[in-house]
Order: sequence, then C-alpha cells, then structure tokens
Amino acid sequence: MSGLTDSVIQNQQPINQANLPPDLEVVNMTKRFGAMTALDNVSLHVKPGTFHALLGENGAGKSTLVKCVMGFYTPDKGDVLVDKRSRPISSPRDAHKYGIGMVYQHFTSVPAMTVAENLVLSRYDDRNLINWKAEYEHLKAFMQSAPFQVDLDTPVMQLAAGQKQKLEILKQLYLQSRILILDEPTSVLTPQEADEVLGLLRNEVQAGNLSVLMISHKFREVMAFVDEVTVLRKGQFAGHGLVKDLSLSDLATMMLGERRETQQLDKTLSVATTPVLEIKNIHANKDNGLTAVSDVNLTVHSGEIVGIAGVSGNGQRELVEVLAGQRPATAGQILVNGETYTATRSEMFRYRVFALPEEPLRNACVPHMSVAENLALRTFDLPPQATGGWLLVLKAMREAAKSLVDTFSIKTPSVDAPVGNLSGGNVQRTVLARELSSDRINLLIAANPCFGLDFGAVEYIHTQIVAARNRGVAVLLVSEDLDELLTLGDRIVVISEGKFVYESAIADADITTIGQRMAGH
Ligand SMILES: Nc1ncnc2c1ncn2[C@@H]1O[C@H](COP(=O)(O)OP(=O)(O)OP(=O)(O)O)[C@@H](O)[C@H]1O
Repeated sequence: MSGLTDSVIQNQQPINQANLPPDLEVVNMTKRFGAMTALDNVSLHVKPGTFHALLGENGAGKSTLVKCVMGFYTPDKGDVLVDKRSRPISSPRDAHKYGIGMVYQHFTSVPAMTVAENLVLSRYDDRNLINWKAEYEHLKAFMQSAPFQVDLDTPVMQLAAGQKQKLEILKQLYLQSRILILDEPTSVLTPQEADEVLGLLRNEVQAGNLSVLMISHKFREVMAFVDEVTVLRKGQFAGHGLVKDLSLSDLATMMLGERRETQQLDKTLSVATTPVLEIKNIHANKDNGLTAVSDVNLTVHSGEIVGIAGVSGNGQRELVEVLAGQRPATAGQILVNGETYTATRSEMFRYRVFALPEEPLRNACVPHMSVAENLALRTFDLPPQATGGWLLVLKAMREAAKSLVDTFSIKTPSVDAPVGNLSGGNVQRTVLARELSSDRINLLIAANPCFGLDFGAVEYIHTQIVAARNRGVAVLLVSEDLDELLTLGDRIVVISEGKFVYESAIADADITTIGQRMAGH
C-alpha cells in the first residue's frame, strides 16, 4: 500500500452499529437480451459497512447486474433484497428510496453548469421553485462536512477528471445514498487521485457511513481498499471471498477459469531516426476559449512510442483532438512525413494516421449501427468492400467484420448487433480492431487506450501497440496511467498546464521528477 493510502486509511472514526447502511442482497438473478443470457442465476451479498468489489472479464455481466439493481433493467428472474426484504426497483428513483445510488464510469454532470447547480439538479424531488440563496447555504454546509471538497462555483467543464469523479461521488453523498455502486470509478484518475478517492471512500466505509459495491478491473486497488469480492464469468457466479484470503493469482483464476501465464512484451531494438509526426509550436484552446495547449513541440519517429504523461485536464485531451482533426489549433504547425497536416479525413487516409480516442463509444463509433458497419467506417468506400452492387458490399463488409471479430476476440452475439449493446471493453476492442488491423498504418495516436478494459484485454492491446511499433509505426500514446507509459514507451514527455515540462528516454526517466512535474512543481 502506498504512503498516501496509509495516511488516508488511518483516519478512523468509531462505528455507530445502530446506524449502519442497509444490507443488500441480489438473489438468483437472471437477465436475458434476446437469445443472449447476460446474467445467469447470480447472487451477491453486500454486507452493511463493507467495501465489496465485483470482478470479471469484459462482457462478464457486471454492468448488467448493477443496472438490474438500479432498476435500469428488469431482470427476467431474481430478487433484490434490502434489509432482507424483497424490494421492487424499477428505476434509479426507486433504488434511491432504499438508499442505493450509483456513480457511473462516465461523468453525468452538465458541463456548462456549476458544481452547485449540478448538485441541486441531481435531486429526485419535484420542486419547481428553488430558493437559491437557502439552497446555496445548505450546499456550503454540506460541502464543509463532506469527506472531500469541490469548489461550488466552478463550471463542471473546467474541472479536471479527478474533481469530476469526486463530484459524482459527492452527488450521491448529497442524496444521502448509503450503498454506493461505483462502475470503475478510477478509470479516469491518476494513481494518486485514485488512491485518494478510494481512501476517502474506505474511510466512510470503515466509519460505518457507507457500503460500497465497486466494479473494478484494477487488482492493485482491489487488494489495497476492498474487503470482499464476488467474481462473474460469462454471466455466471464464479467465486466469492475475502480479499485478505485471496492472492492475485486466485483472483485471476476465478475470472478466467484457468491458470494462465502473462504475456511478455517483446520490443525490438530500434533506432528511431525518421520523423513521422512533427508538432511545431502548437497552441489550442479549451471549449471555453481559455488556453489548453501552449507552444508545444514534439517529434515522433518511425518505430518509437512517445508517451505523454499528465494529470487529466492539463491539455492532453485538446492536443489529441487537434491531432485527430476534432479541434482547431490556434497557432503552430503539424507535419506528417514532412508535409503539412491538418487532420482532414482525406489527409488521415493519405498519411495513414490512425486514432484510438478516449470514450470510443462516443468518439469513434455510431452506437446504433452494427458491429460490421462500425468496423467498416474507415473502409466502406474503398475496394474490395466498395466494388460491386450494394448486396455485395454488405456481404464483403460482414465477411471482413467476422474475421476481425475473431482476430480481436470481440464478444458480440453477431456482427449485426448494434455496437452500443456491447460491453465497454468490447466496444474498445471493436475500435481497436478497426484502427489497428490495417497494414497501411504509419502513425498511431492513442489516448488512454485501455480505459475500462479487463487485464486480459489490456495485455492484448499493449501487445498490439508494441507490435505496431516494431513494424515501424510511430506511436503517440497519451495516458493517465504512468505504469502503462513506462512499460510501453521509448520516450516520455510530461504535460502540465498545457506545456511540455519534462522529456526523457524511458531508460533514463526519473519517476520522482516525473511525479513532481505532473503535479506542476
Ligand atoms: N442492452 C443490451 N442489449 C443486448 N446485449 C447486451 C446489452 N447490454 C449488455 N449486453 C450483453 O451482455 C453481456 C454482458 O455485458 P455487460 O456490459 O454486463 O458486461 P461487463 O462485465 O460490464 O463488461 P465490461 O467490463 O466490458 O464493461 C455482453 O455480452 C453484452 O454484449
């Protein structure tokens, strides 16, 4: 456990046994989507005042289970018991009545509104008239007594990811939820932010104020903060236990059903000399017109992975958007293969630039279109798919998709299923399959490519990125996961307040200095 974790956990308060959170049980729950059984007779028990993790590979049924508890889905069979009594829950509003609240993987706050406005908006009461002055005083008092603080007057769009996640948790505390369900709460946080948020939650659990049920893919966090785990595999219950009795390899075996060796990443020795991407004096603004990126310069060569480290909200997202043609640069120049590049679709095709963006379902997919159509988004107007009549095009598209689904192990009922129905990890694999499968790739820009993925998928994606690099692809890897950058990168750059403030070959990188630069020192 880190020093930070220790200090956060030590602050214990006496437990009020009489006022513990409710007992939550899921009993024999089954949920089908058409012919597909997403959840098959699964039971789970979150005891009052415990920190419980729900583990499983991508597509194991974790989100489906918690969505049934929250009333988003109606299970085909099974019960939710709160304090040992079966409760009808058909909406999050019902769940709230029983003290159950959920923090989602993606932020749900309204970006243009302030923290205070978002908190008031999150309430379930139907008051038409809001007495803002009284409300604001109430919010100030709430914030002072909350385990962590976020400035009430800041518009949400100006908050860094860590603060946004804290706001999502604060919303639930404000709503007086006693059982908090968290869907991968730390995916958008740095390790330090994650330790802080989980440590604060752990304090609340130990004080008997909260129970937590957390979906997680991060073994480190499970080992450090969690009391009990329930594991799902392919929609079925695969195991349960106390974390103190389980090793990492026990957890992995429960998840996968078999013992399995970890893969080695074989980076070939390469001397990177041919510049592929040149970023020259680039400036860019945030949505609100304030400076996001200020005078950054960087060259990425063929056969190298350059990692950009930084605390989220320091300009990395805007920089990637400029490189992906989703945001204009306000000054500066980008070259690819020595020629001016403005990231239009035709230039991306001509210069063979591929992008793995953050939040792929929103930024790189059309959710209601099928897996096959989404896989073909880059190539539908090119041969062989674009030759012949429409029926032939569709056939070619489905054939190409089937082969990609196989190669990239995408779990989908068929290539005709809407991509929006896939689990988060499988959406990510779909985008990855589309972007990485081309042998024409020259430059890969990846932003947090392993967000929300199980450890098997993470390993797979890392292997694919390194393989691309070994083939001579230039890779710009933006990640909030420092370990990922140190494992994959050849060089590392730190971005802070929109500027590059540190650069080093990975072999010579000094972790303490990187941490200090990330924190703006
Ligand atoms: N609305 C839906 N319609 C059809 N199938 C669905 C729907 N939601 C989920 N599924 C399927 O149910 C299965 C379980 O998905 P679920 O999202 O619960 O997995 P998960 O364990 O949360 O995965 P991940 O870690 O990738 O988020 C998957 O095969 C998914 O494709």
